Amino acid sequence: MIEVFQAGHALAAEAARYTAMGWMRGTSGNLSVTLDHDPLRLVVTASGLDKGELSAADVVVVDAAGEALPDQLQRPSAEAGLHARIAAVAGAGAVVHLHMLAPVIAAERWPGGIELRDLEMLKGFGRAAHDDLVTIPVIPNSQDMRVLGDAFEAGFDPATPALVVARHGVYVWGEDLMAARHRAECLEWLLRFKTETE
Ligand SMILES: CSCCC(=O)C(=O)COP(=O)(O)O
Ligand SMILES: [Zn+2]
Repeated sequence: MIEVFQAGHALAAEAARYTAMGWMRGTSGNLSVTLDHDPLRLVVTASGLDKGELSAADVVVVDAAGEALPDQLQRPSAEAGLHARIAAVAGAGAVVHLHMLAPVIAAERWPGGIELRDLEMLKGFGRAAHDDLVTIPVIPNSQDMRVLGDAFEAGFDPATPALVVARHGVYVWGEDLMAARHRAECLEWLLRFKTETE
């Protein structure tokens, strides 16, 4: 399907970019784009691969539970279920999961949520004003995507397009891959600033 191939091409290019930033080290991280919202269908990166070396074929189409549709050639990301939950709840067009260090360090210090305010970069994170109080939710890590999904949904705020999974990494989303990347880049700056100044 051409749409899936195009999504795969875009996901591979984004993953190479994030790898160059040091945010997809080893085989860490995964990315998805939403093909359809009803029924929910995502194109997600395949599991266990070096995300800096993906080709357009290294993607899998999954359903709302993160399960591969029939006849897919690879295994979907182990975290596809959380991507699908975020896409369903937030209406996201793209979700990126990155193993950035700053969010994980911040979650260690502020496990109840990471507060940000009075920072110009908040505008790049999708907020209308720099002086909003923004709380980035933190949830405990789990290997069960339903547990992570339930914890995400319980604390979901439509105005905050990010979630930190403690001792793991961060999820950021947007209407497309570029919007998600811009938000992820700004959030990394904000959390690095916070951990280095407080
Ligand atoms: C060292 S990566 C451990 C698994 C993980 O957290 C991750 O982001 C990559 O998982 P995937 O199944 O998408 O390769
Ligand atoms: Zn991960």
